Amino acid sequence: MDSIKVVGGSALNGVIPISGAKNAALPLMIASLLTDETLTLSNVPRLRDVALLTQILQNHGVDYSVNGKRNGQDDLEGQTLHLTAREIVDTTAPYELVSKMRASFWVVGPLLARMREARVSLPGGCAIGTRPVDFFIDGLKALGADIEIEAGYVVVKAPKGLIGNRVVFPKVSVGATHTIMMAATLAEGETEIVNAACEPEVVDLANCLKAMGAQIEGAGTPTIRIQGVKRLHGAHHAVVADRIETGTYAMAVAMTGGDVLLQGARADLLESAIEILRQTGADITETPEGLRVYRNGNGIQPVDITTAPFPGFPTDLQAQFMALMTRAGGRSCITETIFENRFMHVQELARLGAQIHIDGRTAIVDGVNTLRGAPVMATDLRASVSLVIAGLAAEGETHVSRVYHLDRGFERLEDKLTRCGAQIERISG
Ligand SMILES: CC(=O)N[C@H]1[C@@H](OP(=O)(O)OP(=O)(O)OC[C@H]2O[C@@H](n3ccc(=O)[nH]c3=O)[C@H](O)[C@@H]2O)O[C@H](CO)[C@@H](O)[C@@H]1O
Ligand SMILES: C=C(OP(=O)(O)O)C(=O)O
Repeated sequence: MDSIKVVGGSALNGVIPISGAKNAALPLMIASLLTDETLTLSNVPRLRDVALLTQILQNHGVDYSVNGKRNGQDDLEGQTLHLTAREIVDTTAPYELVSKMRASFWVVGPLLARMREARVSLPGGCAIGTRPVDFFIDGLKALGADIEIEAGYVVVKAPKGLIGNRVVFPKVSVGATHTIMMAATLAEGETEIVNAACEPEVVDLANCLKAMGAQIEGAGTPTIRIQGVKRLHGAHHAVVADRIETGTYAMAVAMTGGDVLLQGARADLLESAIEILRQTGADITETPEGLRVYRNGNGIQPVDITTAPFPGFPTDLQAQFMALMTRAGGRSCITETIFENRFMHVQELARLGAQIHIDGRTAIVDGVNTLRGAPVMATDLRASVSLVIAGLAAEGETHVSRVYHLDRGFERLEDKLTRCGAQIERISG
């Protein structure tokens, strides 16, 4: 298992290219199941989750090719995938594959809509909470599907096809919104999704589906209306910039000090986190090339945050923000409202000398002057990068083990940070 060694103390200066968003690329790839024509996706990040989803799609019969790297192309430029589901050869998504990545469960929507049946294993993914799938089941039932749970599989059938309906989610769910929106594109009549997720990745998926011939209104608002069509066709779509990667590097600069251009980053996808970072003392400006993040010798101000669905502060940046607050000049309170078990980084940050205690859904962080390097273990995707951020500001060496979590969602993290002066290296083994 690979680990990452970080020697703290260097400020970050330079340019970091921002990749396409993992959380947009995954549902976009799944959308290829909705048509027998080719869906071409550019700006796709090279990540373990993308590779795994490719395997899952191939198992359903999706032909897949990827454009090679061209002369003069930067190693960090995204790849272009061509996905063609001319014929769906298997409507089962097996446990061995789906258990490794939660988003792969979302194939249930397109498979059901196109093939009128699917058998999909209950999902896995980051162990950050119980993560049930009741909203998916109730939503697909509302569209007329029969659903049974058999031996760990969700078995869905709609022999006469799906029929549009009103789907009201009790709570905002990104994955359930993606899934019902995809399923409804091929249903008969109109579907209205109420209390839909407004995340930029939902808007990106809707834009791609529209380019494929779907009729969708309201993506990015809590009410989405989809008028079903008989068939969808091929399209070309570029994956939106990764707002979580953007926020992560912005927090790294806020932590170490320095001056970095996050190339291709979009401020409009991340306003709440940018506002909070400014309150901590970081200087963030929009430029035509992306976002410039700057912090000189000023200290880090403590700021309280509460995670919330978009446009609130993203739960996927909570761990990274906590790392930043460990060095703040005072106390901050970090409240997690989306997932009940998303504080696993706390005990690892404590190994570096952080002072944090948990009170229910709130972590109370008392900033310290010095963090000291230590061996730490990555417990999930965003927790792992929070340890890297802390390591960048710690005295001495930090070894982060189990970085396979990190590889799920951060494209060439060591390269990007090394280019800006960080002392960080991957140790294979
Ligand atoms: C691949 C991807 O895009 N993952 C993101 C997606 O995950 P994901 O789509 O899995 O997260 P959801 O938005 O569905 O989860 C939000 C909340 O709803 C609950 N819930 C969800 C579905 C359901 O059927 N029943 C239920 O109770 C969840 O347990 C959680 O408490 O959105 C999360 C919230 O922004 C992010 O942290 C993840 O990075
Ligand atoms: C929690 C995440 O991913 P997943 O939903 O795939 O577990 C994430 O991207 O932070």
